[in-house]
Amino acid sequence: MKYELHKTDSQSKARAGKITTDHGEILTPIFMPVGTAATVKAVHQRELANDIKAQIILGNTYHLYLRPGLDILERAGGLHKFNGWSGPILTDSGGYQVFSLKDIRKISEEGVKFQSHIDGSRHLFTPENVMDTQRTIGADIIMAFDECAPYPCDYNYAKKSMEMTHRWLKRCIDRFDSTEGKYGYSQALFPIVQGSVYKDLRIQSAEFIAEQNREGNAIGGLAVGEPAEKMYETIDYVNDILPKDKPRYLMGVGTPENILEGIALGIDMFDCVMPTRNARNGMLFTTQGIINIRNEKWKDDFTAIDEALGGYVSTFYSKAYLRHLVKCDEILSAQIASVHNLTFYLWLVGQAREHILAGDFLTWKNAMVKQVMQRL
Ligand SMILES: CNc1nc2cc3c(=O)[nH]c(N)nc3c(CC[C@H]3O[C@@H](OC)[C@H](OC)[C@@H]3OC)c2[nH]1
Repeated sequence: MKYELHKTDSQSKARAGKITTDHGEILTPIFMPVGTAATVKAVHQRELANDIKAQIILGNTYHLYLRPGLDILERAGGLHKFNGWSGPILTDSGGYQVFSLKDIRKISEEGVKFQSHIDGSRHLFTPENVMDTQRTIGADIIMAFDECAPYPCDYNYAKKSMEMTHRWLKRCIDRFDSTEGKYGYSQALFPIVQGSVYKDLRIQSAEFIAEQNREGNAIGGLAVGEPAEKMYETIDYVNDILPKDKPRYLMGVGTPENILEGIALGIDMFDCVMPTRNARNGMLFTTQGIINIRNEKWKDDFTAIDEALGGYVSTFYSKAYLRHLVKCDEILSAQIASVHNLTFYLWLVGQAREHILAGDFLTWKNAMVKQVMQRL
């Protein structure tokens, strides 16, 4: 995997670049649709490619390990063959999911013991076996096994957790670098900066992560309930330490506003369940602002969902029709709204890239945040 920096904005830390993987290229800044259980919920692969114009999608180690399981994935020839997505894939290590299973997991130096949320069966994730698991899933970019410290947590907890995450990272690197990919293409391991919201810990973690000299770096431990200002402040000084010639991935973020502010602070890669999860309950992001389609006001609005966005679902179906489908809880409503919201998210980061290259990113960003976050 390699990264080319195309342009850095003159008035902010925003950058435009290109990541090249064995499954294709990714123009940054980029948003990565979340595909937890080998599917971006309610979306076909060809819609991802042709309508949403996704460039890279996510899979999740915790979920895929439990179902369909590694045996099936290996016999299929890896996740790309199993779900038919031939572009780049990134998988999370499963750390976050296991830690969010509060009462059915136990953390130790060795790793994390947990019970499956599906059938209660007992499992152990370690830095080593999570690397082997992600080798088997076959994502182009895989994440280190880390602890995403809860928010809030006291300084001592954050320090101990960060130090364990750093020890786990060394174990991940040792294991990953002593094994090969299983399907004939290369994979990259991204380390993850932790340290909660404590500046000295975050700086220590960013320095340790940068030292590992991997092909890309992630910032974790954010979008866990902390105030947005705290998130922005943390990203700002961490990005002064993470190397400029490697892509920076902010995990789990975010709203359109969070993403544009993150881009201005030097983030290149984003993921969030918001566009797909909110779509399923009728919350639409559009070029004109946010629409709660369940609201009575849309029941006789026969204009297209978002004419300005373009694309099939956003121009072919009306607001009134989509509201009807959502009220009836029709399966098609999830499909239309998910494709629409993801198309919007990819459009937004694509526009950001264009304005970084054109040199007017900051002016555009300030106006666009107001426009797309207004409630219609
Ligand atoms: C929402 N806020 C948020 N903060 C996060 C912080 C971390 C973190 O510090 N470490 C790790 N390992 N993962 C994190 C994650 C999960 C992202 C994954 O969560 C899954 O979406 C739910 C998706 O899996 C397909 C995605 O894969 C990269 C976070 N999510």
